[in-house]
Amino acid sequence: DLAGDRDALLALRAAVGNHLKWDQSVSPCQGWQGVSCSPSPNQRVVELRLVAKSLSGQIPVGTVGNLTALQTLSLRFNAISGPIPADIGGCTQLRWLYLKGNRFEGDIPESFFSLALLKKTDLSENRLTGGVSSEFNKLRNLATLNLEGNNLNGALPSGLDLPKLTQFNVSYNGQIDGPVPASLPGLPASAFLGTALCGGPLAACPNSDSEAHKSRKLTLGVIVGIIIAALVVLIIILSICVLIFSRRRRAAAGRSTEAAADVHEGTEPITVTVAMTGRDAVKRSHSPPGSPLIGDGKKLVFLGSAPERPYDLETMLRASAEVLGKGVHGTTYRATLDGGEPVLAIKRLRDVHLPEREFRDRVVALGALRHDNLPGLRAYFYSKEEKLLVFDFVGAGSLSSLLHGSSFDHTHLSFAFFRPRVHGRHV
Ligand SMILES: Nc1ncnc2c1ncn2[C@@H]1O[C@H](COP(=O)(O)OP(=O)(O)OP(=O)(O)O)[C@@H](O)[C@H]1O
Repeated sequence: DLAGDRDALLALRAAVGNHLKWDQSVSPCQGWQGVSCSPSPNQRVVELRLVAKSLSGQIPVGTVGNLTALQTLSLRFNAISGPIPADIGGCTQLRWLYLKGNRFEGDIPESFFSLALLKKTDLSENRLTGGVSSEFNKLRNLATLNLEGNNLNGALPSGLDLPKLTQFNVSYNGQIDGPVPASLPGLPASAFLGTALCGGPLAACPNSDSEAHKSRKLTLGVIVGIIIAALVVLIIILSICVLIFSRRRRAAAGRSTEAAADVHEGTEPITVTVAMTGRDAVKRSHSPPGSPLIGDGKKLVFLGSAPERPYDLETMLRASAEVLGKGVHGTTYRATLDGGEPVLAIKRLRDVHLPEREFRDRVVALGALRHDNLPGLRAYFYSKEEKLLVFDFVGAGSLSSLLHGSSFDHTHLSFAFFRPRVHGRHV
């Protein structure tokens, strides 16, 4: 009632405008500056206009908020600070609210959005903060909304929907950004000046979303490309490795087959020779000190029956030896055992890296070969470091001596005939 309005006004005056000359001996409706009332008999304060009256300080709750019949509140161009009173929603009849040009700060209070009859609101030129809430949509009668010159921030609600809105201004709120909502058509650019807004009457928004998306896509594309390229390179490398490996295996298998076939046909046993010939001295004097040849626990292995006059590794190492010739795969020595017999041709293989079982199989296969032109393979020695093949010595001289002028008798002929066919490749 009016008494309540009176108390509210006096409380407001006490807070922000003690200098106001309001005669308390009369009703507020009887000449209080800026106060207007509804007609009798149910008089109420319906208007409070204190424009540029040097009001300062904060408006407490229980003052303006208690003017429940107030339809117009205009406090423009004062120096009122602090928040808009949280109970402003109590002014349920409020239609015109003008607070421009003060120092109101903080967020627009929640109760403000219950002022369903509001038609014009001017909160400009204050220090209000916070976002422009979509709660404004509750103010269905709002035709004017001036928020310019505050510290509002964030994007405008895209679904801002105020059917009666004709005037809207959020300019000079530097932190308001994003697009001008499509729901606010036909507004001039001046409504949005001094903000970070775009689109609508302002410059078009950079298509940041799609650009970011594009660059994300590009990055993703580059990554996928790199992965595919790496896979292709890997596959190529693997294929090359497999190709090389299988070629080597095929070549090795081919050489074995070819050699076996050649031997059987009495021609050059290339692979067998390759695998089984070569390497340096047998004689102790030729062996470096600590040679694995000596005392490594390995034994000479005889192919077939043991010789009439048995010999072992020790005997062989004691034998007098001379180099017969050096081949690609090692060196062959003539070794005469103690007592002058037997005379052996010993090949010390070089760079033969076969497991013992395979080595033995090959030697056994080689030893099983029978041909007039093949010297008999009698024994072998295998250790990790040393591999020896022990042949019968064929005392026919060498092809070299034949070629370079030695006598040409039947013995030489047979040996000469043998050498080129077995080792012809090197000859
Ligand atoms: N059983 C043998 N009896 C007599 N002399 C031999 C015997 N075996 C090899 N020689 C002589 O030793 C020389 C060298 O033989 P070796 O087998 O090391 O030659 P190579 O076939 O050229 O060797 P490689 O196959 O390692 O290239 C031969 O040219 C030959 O004069």
